[in-house]
Amino acid sequence: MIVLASKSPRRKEILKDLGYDFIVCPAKKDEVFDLSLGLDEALKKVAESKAKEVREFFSDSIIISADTIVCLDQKILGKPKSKEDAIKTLNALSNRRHQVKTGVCVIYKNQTFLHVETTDVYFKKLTEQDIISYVNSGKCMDKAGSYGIQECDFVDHIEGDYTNVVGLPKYVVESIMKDVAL
Ligand SMILES: Cc1cn([C@H]2C[C@H](O)[C@@H](COP(=O)(O)OP(=O)(O)OP(=O)(O)O)O2)c(=O)[nH]c1=O
Repeated sequence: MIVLASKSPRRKEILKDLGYDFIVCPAKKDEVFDLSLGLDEALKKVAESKAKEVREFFSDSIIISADTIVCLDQKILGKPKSKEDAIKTLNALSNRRHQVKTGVCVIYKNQTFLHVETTDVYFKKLTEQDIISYVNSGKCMDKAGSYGIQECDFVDHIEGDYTNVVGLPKYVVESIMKDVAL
């Protein structure tokens, strides 16, 4: 059996698109970033801790987990704490390039696979009106960087994988799953 250790509806959709049969069991513990490890290693650890938490309940299953962050000038922009925070973040991203990083973890018995995928995202120049009306829609609140590429018109173009920005890099998951020894 495959278990997706995530509450993200986007991750569920992406995994469904890949054609897998799976159940969903989100991890509940708070995410702790140990930045002394460096960004990518810290992100892997967060993804791994979600998978490990869920493995406690499904020891014979393949567990898939992920964590997504937005990085601007080496600073992590996570989910907004408030509407004001979201407005600040979107102003900072406007007319600039940033990175979206997703750490992916797949655990099966004694095998652990970890990968960080990075996509460069270039934002258009946003007006105050664009930002306020998006933030007022409430859609920004459960998303890293306070935006969802799938639902806003803020992105000029990207370099890299689109599904990575949405929260689960399709081709990375597919390639890891081929390496899992059943
Ligand atoms: C940048 C970006 C992020 N996101 C989402 C993906 C993730 O769901 C979320 C980042 O938060 P995460 O902490 O990675 O994931 P989550 O809390 O939603 O779910 P779980 O920890 O249970 O797996 O931001 C988008 O949907 N679109 C985007 O363009």
